[in-house]
Amino acid sequence: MKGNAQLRGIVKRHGDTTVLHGVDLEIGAGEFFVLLGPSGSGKTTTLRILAGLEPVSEGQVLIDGEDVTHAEPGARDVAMVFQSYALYPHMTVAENIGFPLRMVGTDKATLAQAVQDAAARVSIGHLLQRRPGQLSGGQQQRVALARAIVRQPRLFLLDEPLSNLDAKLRLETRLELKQLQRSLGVTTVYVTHDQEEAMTLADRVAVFMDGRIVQIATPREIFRRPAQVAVAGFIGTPPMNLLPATWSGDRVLLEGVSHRVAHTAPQDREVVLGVRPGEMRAGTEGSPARVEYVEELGDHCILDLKAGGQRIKLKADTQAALAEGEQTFLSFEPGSVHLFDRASGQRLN
Ligand SMILES: Nc1ncnc2c1ncn2[C@@H]1O[C@H](COP(=O)(O)OP(=O)(O)OP(=O)(O)O)[C@@H](O)[C@H]1O
Repeated sequence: MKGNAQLRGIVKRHGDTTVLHGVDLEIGAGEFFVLLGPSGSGKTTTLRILAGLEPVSEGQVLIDGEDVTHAEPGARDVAMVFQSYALYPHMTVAENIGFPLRMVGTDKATLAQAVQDAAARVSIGHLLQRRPGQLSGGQQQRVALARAIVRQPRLFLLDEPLSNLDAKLRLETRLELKQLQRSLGVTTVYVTHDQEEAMTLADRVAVFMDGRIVQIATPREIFRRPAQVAVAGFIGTPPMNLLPATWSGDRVLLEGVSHRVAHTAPQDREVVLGVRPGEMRAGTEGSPARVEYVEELGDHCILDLKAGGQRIKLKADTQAALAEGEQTFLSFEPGSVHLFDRASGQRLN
């Protein structure tokens, strides 16, 4: 199966600023691979390097074992879809989709058939004679997808392709995109800063922070065992509570109150204690806290609490909800905690 991609020691500099500090990645054939991270962390630069739109300062790019580091975009057999769909306004939808095939001199009958097939796959077969200006944003986005898949590239590269769609359409298109990728079996590299999009689409995710990859894992693993405090703070809605604490023996001291944890510290240690809002319990034991705000979200609610100097979020059933201003005590299961080194941010348990 074709479509394996490798980045080896990629460094990218713009003058004095280094924006990628040695990125290593191997993406398997047929995989849906997501580059996730905050704005400016280097995701787009990495994608453009794969596409051949951006030269590297150091390192190697390989596609199916072949060194393409210095190959032109056209010679890499990859297709890219941008956030702005970049359609040609004077061409019909059919001409837009067929453009990559026309460029390589595909005969008319083959081209017409390929355009039909690609359009049908993204449900725009009825729009072929329109021009981009006569389409909705969602339809334009589908034309861009059809244009990318029409020549069955080795790699399908997408840069925030759903970000211009409204929330409802984004959810629908997300699911269709996953189905499309499965049915085509094409290796897909997808850039987003939206963790929910990453979690639902990806086979594996690479989390970028400040021009480095800090974790590569399945969405489940990234959620369950974030490798770094920065990853923990980026994943989950709302993200994990991250609280300075002291870890000593099988206990953590949080705001003067001791809680049991499932792991024993080799020595006393200053840590960041991570507990997901869904794992926090309000009851009669634990750290005293006061409910500051209640956010109603229909089937559940988020309580915003203050425990000493700490702000803590707790996800609760609507029925069990406490009222604003009420006092309570916070606890958590010993096995539900994440422990990170205070200085380095590295996971300890
Ligand atoms: N031509 C350039 N000259 C200088 N710095 C640049 C240039 N292009 C990008 N950068 C910087 O490189 C860093 C990484 O940018 P990149 O677009 O890859 O990030 P990103 O994670 O994709 O962010 P976003 O989600 O905002 O697109 C940013 O700090 C950006 O300002």
